[in-house]
Amino acid sequence: QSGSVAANPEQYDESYLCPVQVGGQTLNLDFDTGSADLWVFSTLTPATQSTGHAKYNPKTSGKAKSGYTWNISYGDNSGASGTVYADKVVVGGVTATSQAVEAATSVSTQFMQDTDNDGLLGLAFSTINTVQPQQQTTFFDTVKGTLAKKLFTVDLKAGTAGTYDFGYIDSSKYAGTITYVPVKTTNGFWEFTAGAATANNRSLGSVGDAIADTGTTLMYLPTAVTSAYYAQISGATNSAAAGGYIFPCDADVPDFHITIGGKSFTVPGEYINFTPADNSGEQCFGGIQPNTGIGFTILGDVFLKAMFVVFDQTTSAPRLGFAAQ
Ligand SMILES: O=C(NNC1=NCCC1)c1ccc(Br)cc1
Repeated sequence: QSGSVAANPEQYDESYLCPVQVGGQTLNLDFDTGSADLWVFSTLTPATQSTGHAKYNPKTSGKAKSGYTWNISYGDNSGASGTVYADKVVVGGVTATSQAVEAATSVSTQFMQDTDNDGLLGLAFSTINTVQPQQQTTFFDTVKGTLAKKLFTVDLKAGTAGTYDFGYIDSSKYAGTITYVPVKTTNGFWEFTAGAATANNRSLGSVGDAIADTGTTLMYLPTAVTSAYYAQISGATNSAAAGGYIFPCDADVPDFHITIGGKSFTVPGEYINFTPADNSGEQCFGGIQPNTGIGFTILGDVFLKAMFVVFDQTTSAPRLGFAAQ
């Protein structure tokens, strides 16, 4: 089988939500290549936390996995926890007849407040799934044996709907050729080595060990690369109060170039002029921020919305394919 689902941007492209049928009920889920749990708001989530969200009712067709629990926390310190059911999950026509559906019995305030978000669908490696006592497979791992090709592609867009495709590569979605790089799976992420970064034809340094993470909004780069980038924007400062680099919203924000697999890819400066940092709209928050304390470079949505990316498990050595959109 193969299929395609729309990825609809939230305000400021903060995250992208995709309609998914869970036990015959449609929920809008945040597809996340940085985690490996499929969890949903449910009839088991306290009403004080789930107002405004679509909820999965396991009573309809779910089979309880007795004694199974899950508990996840994300890089932005959001999190959720709950119990586990097996149910039918359909994404863009691709059907998992019995998928582990993790029903939330508690969610953090970030999830409670984002009422467009009804849960997450993890697309990292199943080795980091949090279900106990028996780890469960991601939707992709559950269906991958039934896909025409064991891969999915990500085509996020700035300010408009993109797509996640499963089982095939649509060559109309990218320009030029796809450059493939090997993936290191030991941390459970789609992790690879990126190369030199430049802006205004000036070297910013090397990016190094990076993960492709659709669940993270911004780009978190090595501190040296980040400070060298913002040194080229007059008025840019690293503001503790704002929580990162900000600059005048009318500044000239340079394009960011990064080499992957020997090819150079460009993130337009306008994607890096991310959001107003205050109500006056005078200062804007940067789409590139330092990866202090993370240990990896995270190439999140700001980067991914300039790219077409193939998450490829067609061979025993997973790989990532990058192309310009
Ligand atoms: O949590 C991570 N990605 N997904 C999501 N973020 C927020 C909601 C979902 C994440 C993954 C790897 C690293 Br390293 C840092 C952060």
